Amino acid sequence: MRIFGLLRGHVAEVAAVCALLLVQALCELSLPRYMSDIVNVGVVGAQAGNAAYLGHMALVMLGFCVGSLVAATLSGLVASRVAASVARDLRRDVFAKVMSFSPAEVNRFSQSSLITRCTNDVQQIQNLVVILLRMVMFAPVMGVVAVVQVVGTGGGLAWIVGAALLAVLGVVSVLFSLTMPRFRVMQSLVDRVNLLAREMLDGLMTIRAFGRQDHELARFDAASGDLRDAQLFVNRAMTLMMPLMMLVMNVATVAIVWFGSHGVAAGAMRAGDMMAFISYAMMIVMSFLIVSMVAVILPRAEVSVGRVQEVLSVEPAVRDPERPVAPAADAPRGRLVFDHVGFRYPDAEGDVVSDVSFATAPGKVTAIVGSTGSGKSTLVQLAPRLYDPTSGTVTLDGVDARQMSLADLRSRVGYVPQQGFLFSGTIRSNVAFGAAAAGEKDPRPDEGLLRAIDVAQAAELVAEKDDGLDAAIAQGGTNVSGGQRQRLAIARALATHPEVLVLDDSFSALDYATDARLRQALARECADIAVLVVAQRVATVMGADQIVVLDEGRVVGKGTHEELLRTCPEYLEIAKSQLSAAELGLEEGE
Ligand SMILES: Nc1ncnc2c1ncn2[C@@H]1O[C@H](COP(=O)(O)OP(=O)(O)OP(=O)(O)O)[C@@H](O)[C@H]1O
Repeated sequence: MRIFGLLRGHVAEVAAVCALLLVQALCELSLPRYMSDIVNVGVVGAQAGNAAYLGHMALVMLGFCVGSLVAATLSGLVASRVAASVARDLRRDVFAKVMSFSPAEVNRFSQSSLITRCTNDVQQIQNLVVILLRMVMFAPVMGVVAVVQVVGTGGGLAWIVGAALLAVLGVVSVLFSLTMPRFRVMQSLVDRVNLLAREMLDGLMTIRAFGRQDHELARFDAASGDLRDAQLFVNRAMTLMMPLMMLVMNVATVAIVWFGSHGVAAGAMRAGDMMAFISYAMMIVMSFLIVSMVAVILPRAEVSVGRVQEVLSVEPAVRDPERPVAPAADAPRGRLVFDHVGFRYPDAEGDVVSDVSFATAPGKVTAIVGSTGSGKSTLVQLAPRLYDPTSGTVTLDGVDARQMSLADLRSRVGYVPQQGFLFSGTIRSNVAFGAAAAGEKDPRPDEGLLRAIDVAQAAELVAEKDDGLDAAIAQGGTNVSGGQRQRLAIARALATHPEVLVLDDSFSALDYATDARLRQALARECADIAVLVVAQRVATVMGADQIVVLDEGRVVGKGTHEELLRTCPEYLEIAKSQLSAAELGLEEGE
């Protein structure tokens, strides 16, 4: 069972729990024997009414009770510690793994399922580790010793214990055959509730804007209701368990007293032995119950272990090479070359990008334009290796990107995604985010950050905040505008001093004037950086040194704005749809 594998790093603690449980079991198993002696000797035997004898026996029994209590408490503490450490390690491993996933791998599980696996499933495993350590080890010890005692004092009553065990087995089998199928679906129902909750929180504004609250609430209610039904069914079935078990035990006790009293009357058994027999019989039934319950619960936790291990066993498609290669010290910097690059999303039917070739150069701006869905974002995501090309190569400064260590590559390529994302914290923590990862040790760190913010045209935003760089940013950057978010995301990339700055439609929320100022500042301040910019607006790319026109993933034109207006009908069409003939410098009707 995979769950035992999780305990591999905790051998010493597990051994300590076993030793403590053994002490607890032996203490508890001694009590019925003393009880029997008290009845046989101190109540009806030679020492009847002897206070000294009874006091001595009571003290001994108290000693065993305290011993059992201490051992049980300590074993509980150690078991909980082990379970909590196992859970923490699993959460860390899952999280670290997910950090290495490409978007395709995240989508394979869905974000909400990854969250459930990292939290709820790990919690299930933690609970089970405690049960496993405390019950599973305790029950067999108690059961075996009790059986030995029962056989010793039996007097022909052992068959009652056998019958009680069969009854326990019957109850456990029926209850679990009813509930197991529900256990299995329960985790996927938790996934679904999380998925809907996440989707609704993300789309709250859209839901409100379209007045779809009732519809969404009904959808959530349905998923939540399915989970409630599954949980209720399981819990109802489980609440039957204890009363049924008590019934089995009480019937067994009555049967022992009934048949045992005949033995006592006939002188074949002493009253105290019968009492001890009842206690041992109950211990056997209890330990059998625990073992059979755990045997059935274990597969349930295995479902959670399986779900967690499914994440851990994914081999990310984009990973560090075994022997990373760094560009030569004298190699040209900022030369990102796409050489006959093709890309197909996993499980997609066709290529999104095919046979694309172009190169960037330091101090030059390369722009990618094309109609929506033509593959522009996909193409530039290949630069920082968010995906790897399925054909052709992407090289940076003469080295295949796949040969470079991811940290090195990503410190050289500053990538600003379409949706500039900000983390909860401050403007400073957000802008310094990438620089900190690159191990930047600027003696005057604020100056570097302020310069990046200035180039990104976000200086005004910092100036108008009372706290300046320390102004708070809410989770997801929801307390700044879309355009401010984009500018801070650009500043974050600039603060790492990249060789190549990839801007994926990062000007889309900026007004024309800010867009123009930002482009001028980039050209002025970043003379050694190669800029690769995806843009929808022709006005944004008109001044680029090279424009690559994409149509359905293929390059249909390459050149400057003027060249493309003459040679590339697709570019001309896009340009005409956005700018007047006069703005394009074309004759009317051209
Ligand atoms: N994760 C994905 N899995 C499968 N297909 C995808 C994925 N992401 C994008 N696509 C598909 O790839 C194609 C290109 O998408 P991409 O986002 O690169 O286009 P784009 O030119 O940047 O579009 P836009 O200008 O609208 O942002 C689209 O047809 C899209 O449906």
